[in-house]
Amino acid sequence: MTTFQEIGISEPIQRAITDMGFEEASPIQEKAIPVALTGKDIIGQAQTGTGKTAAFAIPILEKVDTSKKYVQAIAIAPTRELAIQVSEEINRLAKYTGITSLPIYGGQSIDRQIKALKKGPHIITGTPGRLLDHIKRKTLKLDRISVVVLDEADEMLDMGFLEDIERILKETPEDKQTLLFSATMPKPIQNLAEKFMRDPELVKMKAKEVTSPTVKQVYYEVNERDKFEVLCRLLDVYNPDLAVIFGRTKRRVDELSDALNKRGYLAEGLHGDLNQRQRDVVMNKFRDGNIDILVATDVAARGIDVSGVTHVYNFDIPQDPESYVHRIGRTGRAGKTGLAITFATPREIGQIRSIEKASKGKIQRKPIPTVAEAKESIQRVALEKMVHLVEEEEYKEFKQSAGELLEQYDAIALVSIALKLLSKEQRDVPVQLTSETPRYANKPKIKVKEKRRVNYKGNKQFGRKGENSKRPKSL
Ligand SMILES: Nc1ncnc2c1ncn2[C@@H]1O[C@H](COP(=O)(O)OP(=O)(O)OP(=O)(O)O)[C@@H](O)[C@H]1O
Ligand SMILES: [Mg+2]
Repeated sequence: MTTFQEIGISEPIQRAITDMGFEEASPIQEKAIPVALTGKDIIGQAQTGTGKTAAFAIPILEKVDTSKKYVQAIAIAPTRELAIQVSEEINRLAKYTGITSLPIYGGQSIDRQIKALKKGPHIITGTPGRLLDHIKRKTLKLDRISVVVLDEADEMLDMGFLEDIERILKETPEDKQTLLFSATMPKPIQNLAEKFMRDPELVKMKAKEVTSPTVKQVYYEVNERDKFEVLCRLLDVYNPDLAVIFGRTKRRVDELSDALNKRGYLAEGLHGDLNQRQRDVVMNKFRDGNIDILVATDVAARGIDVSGVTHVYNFDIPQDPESYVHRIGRTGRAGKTGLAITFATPREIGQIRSIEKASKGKIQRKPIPTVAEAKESIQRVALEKMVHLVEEEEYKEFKQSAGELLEQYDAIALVSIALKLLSKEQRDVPVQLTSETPRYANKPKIKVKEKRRVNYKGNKQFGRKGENSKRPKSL
C-alpha cells in the first residue's frame, strides 16, 4: 500500500484526497505521479477505472502557481461530458489549493465561456473544436502553458481530431510537459507521441488483460429480432442499480430508450444529436439515480465515471475491440465489481473471439434466461420492495382500509395482489425496433505484450473508504 504522502504530494492536495475518500494511491498513480513530478513527458496506460484522471491531475496541481492568473495547463478530451468530468475531478482535488479549473466545450454559450475565461482559471479542460475556437478568437492564450494532457488520445485520433490537436499544440510553448493517457494504446498513438512528445516515458501497468479484472464478461447469442425481449429479461433477472446500454446508432439509442420506457423501465438516451442542455440533463439524472438506465452511443464509452454502474450491456456488439474495452469499463471502477453483457447475433460470434484475442480476456457464453426465471426475479424484487416498506413502516395511512379488506377477503389473496401491483406491469406492451446492420472494423488494434500476470493491488481493493464492492447478482 502506497500512501499519497509517500509519493510526495503536498499537504493541501492530500487533504482533498482524504475528503474524496481515497485511502491509497492506485497502481498507475503510484507509478506515474512521481515521474510526472520530475517534469518528464508520459504515456500512461492502465485499465479503465483505475484513477488515470488523478494520475495526471495531481502533478498538474503541484505545478500550477496560484499567484499567476493565467492558464497554465490544459487537458484535452474527446467528448464534452468527459471534459466536464475531468474538470470536476481537478476542482475536487484543488479544493484547498486556490487553483481553479474550467471546462470549455461545444454546445455551451461561447459568451458565457469568454466571461468565465476572463476570470483567470489556471487549468482548462476542453474538447478540441471549442478549444481551437477560443484560440482563434484570442480568448484563450496558451503561450504560458506548462502542461498539456491528452486524455483518451487514441479516441481523439479515431474521431479525426489529429489536425485540431496539432493546431492547439502549435500554440503551446516548446518546453511544456505533455501527458498522454488511455486504457488502450494502438499503434498510431506511438506516431503521435513521437511527433509531439519529448523522450516520453511509457508508464504502463503490466496486466494480462486490457480489460479491467473486476469486470466479469459474458455474452448471449441472440437473433437481432429477439434482442429487446432478451434485454428486458436480463434487466429483470439482474435488476441492476445503474446500467449503461450501448447501441450502435443514434436511432437505435432513441428507439431503445423509448421502448424501455414503454415497458416500465426508467431509461434515457444519450447521443450526439441531442443539444447540450439535453445531454447535461440526461447525465445529471443518471448520476443522481433519477434514471436507472443510460442508453448511449459510444459517446459515453470513454472515461465517463458514474459510481454505482453495476452492469454494462452491449445491445449491439461494438465495432472494434477498443470500443469494447472502454464500454465495459463503465462498470467495475475503483476496485468495485461489475458485469458486462454482450449480445452477439449468430453471425457475430467470430467478433466475440476477435475481441477476446485482442483484449486477452475471456467472455463466457451464457444461456438466455427463460420467461419463468425473469418472472421469478420480478416477483423477488416486488417482495423485497414490500418487505422494505413494511420495515420502514410506510403503511400507516392504509391501515384502516387494510383491516376492512382483511375482514372480507383471504390474506394470501390480498398480499398476492399487492405484490402483483408492485411488480412491473408493462411487460406485454408491443415494441418495434428497426434492425441495425452490423458495421465491424474487424481490425484488432490493441497490443499487449506482457505475458506474465502481475497481480495488481487494485485487484485486491482500491476503492473509496466505506464503499463495499457490490457483487452483481450471479447468473
Ligand atoms: N486512489 C484512489 N482510491 C480510490 N478511488 C480512486 C482513486 N483514484 C481515483 N479514484 C476514483 O476511481 C474512479 C475512476 O477513476 P478515473 O475516472 O480517473 O479512471 P480512469 O483510469 O481514467 O478510467 P477510464 O479509462 O475509464 O477513463 C473515480 O471515481 C475516481 O474518483
Ligand atoms: Mg479516464
